[in-house]
Amino acid sequence: MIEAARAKLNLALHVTGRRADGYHLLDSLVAFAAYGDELRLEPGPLSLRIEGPFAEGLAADPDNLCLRAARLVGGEAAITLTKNLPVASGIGGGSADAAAVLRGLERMGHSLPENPEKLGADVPVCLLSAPARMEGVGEIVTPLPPLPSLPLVLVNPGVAVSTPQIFAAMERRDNPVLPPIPRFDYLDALTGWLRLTRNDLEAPARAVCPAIDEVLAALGSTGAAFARMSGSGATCFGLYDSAGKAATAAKMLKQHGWWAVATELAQPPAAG
Ligand SMILES: C[C@@](CO)(OP(=O)(O)O)[C@H](O)COP(=O)(O)OP(=O)(O)OC[C@H]1O[C@@H](n2ccc(N)nc2=O)[C@H](O)[C@@H]1O
Ligand SMILES: Nc1ncnc2c1ncn2[C@@H]1O[C@H](COP(=O)(O)OP(=O)(O)O)[C@@H](O)[C@H]1O
Repeated sequence: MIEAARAKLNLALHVTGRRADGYHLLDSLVAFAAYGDELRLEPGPLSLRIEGPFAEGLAADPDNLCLRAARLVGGEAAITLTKNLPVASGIGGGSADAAAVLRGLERMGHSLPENPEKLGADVPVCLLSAPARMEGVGEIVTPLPPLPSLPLVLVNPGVAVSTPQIFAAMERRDNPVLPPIPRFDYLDALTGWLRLTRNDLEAPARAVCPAIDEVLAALGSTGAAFARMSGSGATCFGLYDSAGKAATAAKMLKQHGWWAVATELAQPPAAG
């Protein structure tokens, strides 16, 4: 059986506080790209094989989130991960993989875990893999209405960014929550709202990884209607008013030697 592990996008990410254990309180509008990793689960003892363009950046060792996810629910399966997403890049690849394994094992008769956030703060929202508001440290996930299927480019400058390092480099941890989230029926409605919001991890990530400045400037020059960094970086996204513009933009961005893909915001599966 095949499960898609779609790339997670923090369209907006406000850091609103910090818990006593050091984890940060978040308020984030999360959406998913139609592009991502792919998980194949076949009957058999628990094992993991990794292939695909970013396979070499990742070991199939017991710490891999795919295996940790399976062990958490006592699941047995021969797992093949096709790693299409850059590792440690702010689009939740590892969390999306773990969530896809959990969904696959659920289809094989296992229950979902009670605390999926134990695997990673992004795993609960990646289990849903649909637009949501994410709060708490990631464990509070409120589904939102579908977003329009907007053309989108993901671009990463090839520098892995450490999530704890970016949280530690923040200057303010008591930022306001998100403004009320309306229903977004078209691009201008979404970009208008996004301009009222921020990614509070963008400034510290830009300080640690100056290539993010170049990526955001380049996205602007390709005619993106809106561009921002996702998560703790370094992947940035651009939203476009046509699929043709997004495809041309991805081609131009690749000329910098960066990873870039043209895709769109993922749509829910057709009913029935
Ligand atoms: C920042 C976000 C936003 O969606 O995305 P990414 O940049 O990872 O994609 C996530 O909260 C990351 O989620 P995830 O990558 O699963 O994080 P975890 O493995 O749980 O935590 C890695 C480290 O990040 C810090 N961390 C994470 C989540 C959180 N709410 N507060 C934190 O301070 C902690 O230092 C923790 O040790
Ligand atoms: N299946 C996996 N895919 C990606 N990263 C994984 C996986 N399993 C474990 N990891 C580890 O998790 C860390 C975060 O990876 P990732 O989820 O890609 O980051 P981000 O959430 O910032 O996009 C990396 O340091 C990586 O070594």
